[in-house]
Formats: sequence, structure tokens, C-alpha cells
Amino acid sequence: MNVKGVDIGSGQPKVVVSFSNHSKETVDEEIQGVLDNPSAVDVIEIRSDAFDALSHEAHLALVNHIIESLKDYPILYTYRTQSEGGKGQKTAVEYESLLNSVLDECDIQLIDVEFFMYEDIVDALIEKAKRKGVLVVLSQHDFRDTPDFDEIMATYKDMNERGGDILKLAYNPADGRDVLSILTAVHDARQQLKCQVVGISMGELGKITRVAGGVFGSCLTYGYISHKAAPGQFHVQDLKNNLKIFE
Ligand SMILES: O=C1C[C@@](O)(C(=O)O)C[C@@H](O)[C@@H]1O
Repeated sequence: MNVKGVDIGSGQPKVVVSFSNHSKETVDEEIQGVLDNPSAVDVIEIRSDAFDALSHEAHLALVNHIIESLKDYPILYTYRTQSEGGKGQKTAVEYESLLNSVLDECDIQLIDVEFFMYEDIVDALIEKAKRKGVLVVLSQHDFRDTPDFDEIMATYKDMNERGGDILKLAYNPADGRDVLSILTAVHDARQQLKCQVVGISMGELGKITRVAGGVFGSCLTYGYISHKAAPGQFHVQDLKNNLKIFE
């Protein structure tokens, strides 16, 4: 899948930088960080749950400011709710309405939709994104546990059936076996499903999934420039350097 010249799903996993700690000033710092490291970044993730204090208009204006400043990069819009480990406190109805406005008013290429949101909301957002030509990253996160292998596979399969373009699961491992479970599930999902997949094991224990995930079939890996968006993330420059080992 080619998005603004970035071929997601071929070659090494593409490096997504998460912009996750926002005021207008920190956004500008992060934008500058990308401009200073242009080859370390493939995709920009706007973690807009950090904008909760802003009005609806100011939120959209800040999203558009980032898009305008980084025109050459594919943009992934993500509003991560508190129940999935983000800062977002919006209700399901507010979540749907915000994502609808972003699809209408912002020039994004990818949108993250939380898979375990109400079914009708997820279906409506997928349908609208497809109409607009925006790729859907269906996601699930658990910052406490890793489900067992069969449950992880079942989630990938359900996400595939519901029409996600990229299926992304991120879990917290208790031990090395949990890390292996997600990597094995990434491998098997990639073999069995038509979709692109991402599997992340968070924290120190899971760091290997961020650099070696591509060996098993992960198409994206998330890093940071100024603030980690999740435990275990690498700076994007370190990610790119480490990915070279697997070329
Ligand atoms: O879902 C993901 C992955 C992530 O949680 C990580 O573990 O790197 C970071 C988030 O910003 C992103 O939306």
C-alpha cells in the first residue's frame, strides 16, 4: 500500500513518529525534530488525545497546522482513549463525532479506529474512511496484560473481517512467552490474512518487537522524537539505525 510514496508492507517496517505531548510549543518542537531528522521518519502519528483541553476548532486547527508543516509525510490521526492507555476522556459519541470532523476537514491518509469501541461506531467510521480514501488502522491496546495466542489470533481475524486495512495490537507482556505470542500471531496473521498487521509488545521486555517485528510481518513500528508515547518506544533515529541490522 503506497501512501505518499511510502510503501507500507514492503521492505522494512515503516517508522511512525508519535506526536503525543502537546501544546502549540511542543508541537512546533516535534515538527522541527522531524525536519531535522527527515530520513528517520516515514509516517507522522498525531496523538490528538493530548489536545483534550483545546476547543473543537482549536483541535482541528492544530491538526491542520501539523499537516501543513509536514506536507510530504503520510499522516496517521489517532485519538487514544483512556481505556486503551491514552489521555482521551471523550465519550464514545464524542469520539465518533471528532473522528468524523477530522475525516471531513483534515487531509489525513490514515486513521486509527479503536476496535473495541461500540460496533456501530466502528463500522460507520470504517465506512466513512473508505469513502474518503483514508486507510483504517484498527487497533487494540492493553497496558496490563497479553491475551493468550488464540485470543490474539481471533482479534486479528475479527479485525480483518470488519474491514481494517492495517490491524494493530499492542499489549503489555508479563514474560518472554507473551512477547513470543504476539510475534507468532503477527507471523500467522500475515500468512493467513490479506491485511497488513502490526504487533507490539510494550515495555523493556517487548523492545525486540519494535526492532525485529518486520522479520515476522509487522509493517509499522512506532517511535518518538521528544516524548515517549508508550513504554519501550525508541527514538526514531535509533529505530532506523536498528532496523538496518535486518536489511
Ligand atoms: O498504538 C500505538 C502504538 C503505541 O502504543 C506503542 O506502543 O508504540 C504508541 C501509540 O502512539 C500508537 O497509537
